[in-house]
Amino acid sequence: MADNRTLYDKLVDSHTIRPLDTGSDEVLLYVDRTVLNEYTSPQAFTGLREAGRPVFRPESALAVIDHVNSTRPERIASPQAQADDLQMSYFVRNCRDFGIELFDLYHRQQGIEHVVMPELGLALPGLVIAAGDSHTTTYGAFGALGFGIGTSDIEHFLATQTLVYRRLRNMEIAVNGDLPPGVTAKDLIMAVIRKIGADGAQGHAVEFTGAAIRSLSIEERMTICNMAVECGARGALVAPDEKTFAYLRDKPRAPRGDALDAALENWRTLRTDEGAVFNARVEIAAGDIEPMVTWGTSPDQAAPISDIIPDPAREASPARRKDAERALGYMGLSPGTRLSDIRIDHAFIGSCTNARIEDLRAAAAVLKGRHAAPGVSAIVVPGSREVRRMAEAEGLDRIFRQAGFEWREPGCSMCLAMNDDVIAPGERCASSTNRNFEGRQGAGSRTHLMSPAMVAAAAVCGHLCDVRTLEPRHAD
Ligand SMILES: CC(C)[C@H](C(=O)O)[C@@H](O)C(=O)O
Ligand code: SF4
Repeated sequence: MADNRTLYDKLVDSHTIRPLDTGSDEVLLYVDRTVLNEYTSPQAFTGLREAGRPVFRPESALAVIDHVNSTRPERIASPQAQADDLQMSYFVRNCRDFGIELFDLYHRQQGIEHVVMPELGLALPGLVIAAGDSHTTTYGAFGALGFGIGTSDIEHFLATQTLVYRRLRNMEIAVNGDLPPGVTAKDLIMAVIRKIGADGAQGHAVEFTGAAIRSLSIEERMTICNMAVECGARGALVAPDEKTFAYLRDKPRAPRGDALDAALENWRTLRTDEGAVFNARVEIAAGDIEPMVTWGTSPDQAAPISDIIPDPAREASPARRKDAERALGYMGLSPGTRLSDIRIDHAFIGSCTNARIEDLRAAAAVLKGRHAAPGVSAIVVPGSREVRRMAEAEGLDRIFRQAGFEWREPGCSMCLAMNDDVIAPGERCASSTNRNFEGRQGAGSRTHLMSPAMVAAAAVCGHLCDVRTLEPRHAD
């Protein structure tokens, strides 16, 4: 095999059972692992039932309830909540009948799938992980190829451990230099998406390289790979390094002892070879990035917080102009308004992009000794029970509560409003999530995406604001 391959090529090559004769660069791909949720799995299980097929390797799947469940502590305390819900109870039955391990509503490790997998050590360098959720790209932070699949592919995987897979083109996104103080991984990926557009990486697997990426923590890398799907990437990778290996060392289901030594030998080969050619390449200077917020209804309709809302009339492309006009109409905003003058009704800290312990620490650091502005309703939904416990052990829950935030149980929650955390029409939310489509947080809801620290700052100010301009607090 050629020795000038990209990391992506190595992952696909090592999992290719054989090329397929379909004339479109497809292969039969071996898939190591999946994670299932109650929302996208039902038809796959129904298909298996109808065909009388078992799951080929039940131990390669983990099932987690996350999308539809309430995050109100009292709902979780109710023993009937799960049994009374059709989606959750069908999921419980499927997992029992097909022998798949389930973290149900009451499980001590329950959480958002993309938070739970890494914290267990199930997202490992070199694996291919396909799952019925687009943010499966998160696992690229470990040098695993993660991507979302539709429900018939879930069924195919469960029955055969394989998928028909079309090879992507390779794109390198090199982020050089250092992020300025107060600028986060979320700002970095939002700046990338703004630069290349919501379809800028379509048809590509992206590899993030450069000094700024190497200096990110593993959780920060997850934020970047998670959100890369919002610029169309069907795979997002960071080559594993010593930080990756250190992160995995104490994870409950990661390899240990001799198995770890053998794994490490392989993991160290997982990098793009010198001389490998990318089909596309983008360069970004980390030093130029500011805290970012979205003003529209697509993740690329974003700008640095110090900016104003752009005038669609100055947009050269007619299609983009129309999109921007429509977005501003939906968002109830006018060109020329300073982003920092946009008032909010809600603040939401949560989601698989930004509800890990480092995210909660960053938000709590802003909120300590402060309070949400009058009229702002604010909630924190930790990414998992594990994150929730860690946060409580550090006293973060107290900081959030004292700041007027509700402290919830884990789930997707207001990220997509499939439970009872729904924003009313016309109301506006500062949100640490990844999607701002029309109606994403409830019919008529208006979403502004930003980092958890920026959500905290917006909650305090009552309007979008630059977290760096808040008075520093005395350490105590
Ligand atoms: C529900 C699921 C299909 C969806 C996804 O694939 O990403 C959801 O998680 C989302 O974030 O929109
Ligand atoms: S937290 Fe949001 S983005 Fe992540 S899986 Fe749930 S709904 Fe999708």
